[in-house]
Amino acid sequence: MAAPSQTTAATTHHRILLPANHHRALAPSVLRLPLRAHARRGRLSVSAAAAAPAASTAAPSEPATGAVPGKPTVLVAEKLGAAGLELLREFANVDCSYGLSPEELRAKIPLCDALIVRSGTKVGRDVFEASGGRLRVVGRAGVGIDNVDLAAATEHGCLVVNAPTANTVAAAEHGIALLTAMSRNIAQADASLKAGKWQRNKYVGVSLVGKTLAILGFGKVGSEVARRAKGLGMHVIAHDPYASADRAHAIGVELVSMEEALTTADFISLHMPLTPATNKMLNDETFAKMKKGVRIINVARGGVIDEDALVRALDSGIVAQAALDVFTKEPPAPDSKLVLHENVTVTPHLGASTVEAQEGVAIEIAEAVIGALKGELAASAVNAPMVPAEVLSELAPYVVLAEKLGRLAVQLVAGGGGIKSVKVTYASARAPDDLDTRLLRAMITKGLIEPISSVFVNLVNADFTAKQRGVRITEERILLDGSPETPIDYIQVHIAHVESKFPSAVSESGEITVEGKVKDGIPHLTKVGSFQVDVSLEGSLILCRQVDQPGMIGSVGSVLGEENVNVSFMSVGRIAPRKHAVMAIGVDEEPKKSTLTKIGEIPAIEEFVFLKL
Ligand SMILES: NC(=O)C1=CN([C@@H]2O[C@H](COP(=O)(O)OP(=O)(O)OC[C@H]3O[C@@H](n4cnc5c(N)ncnc54)[C@H](O)[C@@H]3O)[C@@H](O)[C@H]2O)C=CC1
Ligand SMILES: O=C(O)C(=O)COP(=O)(O)O
Repeated sequence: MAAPSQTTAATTHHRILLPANHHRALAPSVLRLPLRAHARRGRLSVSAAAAAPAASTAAPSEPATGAVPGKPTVLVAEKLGAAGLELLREFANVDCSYGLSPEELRAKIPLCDALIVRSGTKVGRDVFEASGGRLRVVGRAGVGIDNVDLAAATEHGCLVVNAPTANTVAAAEHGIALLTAMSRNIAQADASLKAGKWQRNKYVGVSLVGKTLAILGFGKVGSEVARRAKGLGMHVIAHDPYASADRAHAIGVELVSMEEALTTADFISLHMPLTPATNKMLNDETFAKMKKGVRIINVARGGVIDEDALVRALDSGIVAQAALDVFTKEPPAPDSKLVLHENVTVTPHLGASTVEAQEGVAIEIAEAVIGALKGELAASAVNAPMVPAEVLSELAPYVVLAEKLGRLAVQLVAGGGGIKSVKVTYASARAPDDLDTRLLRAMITKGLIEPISSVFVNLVNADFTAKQRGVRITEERILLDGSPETPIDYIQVHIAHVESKFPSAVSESGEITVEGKVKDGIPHLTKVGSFQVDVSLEGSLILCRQVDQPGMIGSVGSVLGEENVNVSFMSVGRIAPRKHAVMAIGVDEEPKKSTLTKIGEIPAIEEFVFLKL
């Protein structure tokens, strides 16, 4: 007779809501998922009101006085539009502290659930480490996330969201403003006239019509610049290894190689993100390939240009002029040769700075951060799987099933910690590329790891956490005949090379195996080891293996009844009549240890286990 087994795993509840009715076209439809179980072990739960203010001299600063306990705290570290702040204040305690030093930011961050920044705040690994696990969301009120350490965010289970669309037009308009201002020497002529000079011959410009503009990075901003440049009569080409040629053709732009872009352009406008691959993409070598007298516009990121090489190219005349909104170091040094160069027009990173864009960005980021704090998966998540809303709502019950199967499987392992190899089988009539299983894998990982560790697992860090703990999760598809309308017929979780505290859960292949299905929207356990069962996965579960004989259900039921434990369902699966059977009993309350001992003492019961779902 096996001793009663009981786990003390914390149960995490999650609510699944179907896509919300957002009033804004750009707002993502969402499925609510537990980005983080609330108030988990070791987390600070200090409300902003109780928080000691950091030694901040920053101004302006609105410490969250009058903060409502229990509400999340959002630190807004750079200026954000009023409409966004208003939305945030309806939901959270908002601390607007602009211009914090890195030390001040690290001091404040352990008291914050979310942080909102623009491009001026570096959110490095030190910030995530200082947060002590409380920081759940970083919102980048803009596009470029090169100032946020995404790997560190992911490792800390912190979601990063951005506002990818609201400043596109502003950035494109600024690119065009720089292009036209540069070609007609507007800034230089303005300064000259204000200095009392009248230099009509010095400031003869160049025309745009008929000139070739090469756009490097044909994404949202790049394509809007292209549209506008076409309106100015320019011949527009673009280089972007990932852009669709059809989309380019639709606006009359030809996609070309980098080589062709560099060698044929009269103007080059940069619109790619700063990544290790694009860092210093324009350098001595690439400048050498350009047409003499080329003009460069950069509203992307300073780092995509080797700035020393640009100064050399300007001095040698390869580059006639440059118009720059962004710099490797912001603000640049006051004696920067590049900024002071007479053929260079500069603005202090103003691409996104229009009234309209800042209001739009503030609303976009406030909605994304609030959604993320509520546990919704936002479409602007930068470091988590982005799954379309229709797929999310269809998979909702399977998401619950996946976590519960993971949770059950791990509680069946004797010892609990030595899991190395997990195989997940999805049986479906859908073609493999028609079924996105990333969410399900993440939820199975959550179910597997949370009961045996102190880490929380969410969609952001699931794969990372599994890898870090040495758990290899492989996925397998079984293609069924039948209607592809149902996304999945059943999911099985197999754990190999472990012993089970309930040996009947080990299938013929030697792995702990649990299988589940969704029936009428409710997740059910349908198989344990080689035994078929059918119980809905709610409350908690007692699994017993017994000699199949009459009266067993009654015996167990009466022990539970005497102890006032409500049985919600029972199911018996047997191999053959009068041999062995596995009984699955769903209970609403957790039975006392003594009750479980009494069940174990029923003579025909050979092994049993209590599992929390
Ligand atoms: N100056 C400012 O205030 C603003 C600057 N930006 C910057 O503009 C850039 C583009 O923004 P969006 O168009 O919204 O982003 P996006 O993601 O829509 O477009 C970026 C494009 O660059 C392409 N790309 C990536 N690697 C490339 C490479 N090696 N060569 C050529 N193309 C490459 C991508 O395929 C993508 O199509 C970002 O760096 C962003 O930070 C955006 C808004 C305001
Ligand atoms: O959105 C972007 O990528 C930008 O560069 C805008 O930056 P900002 O929010 O103005 O600091």
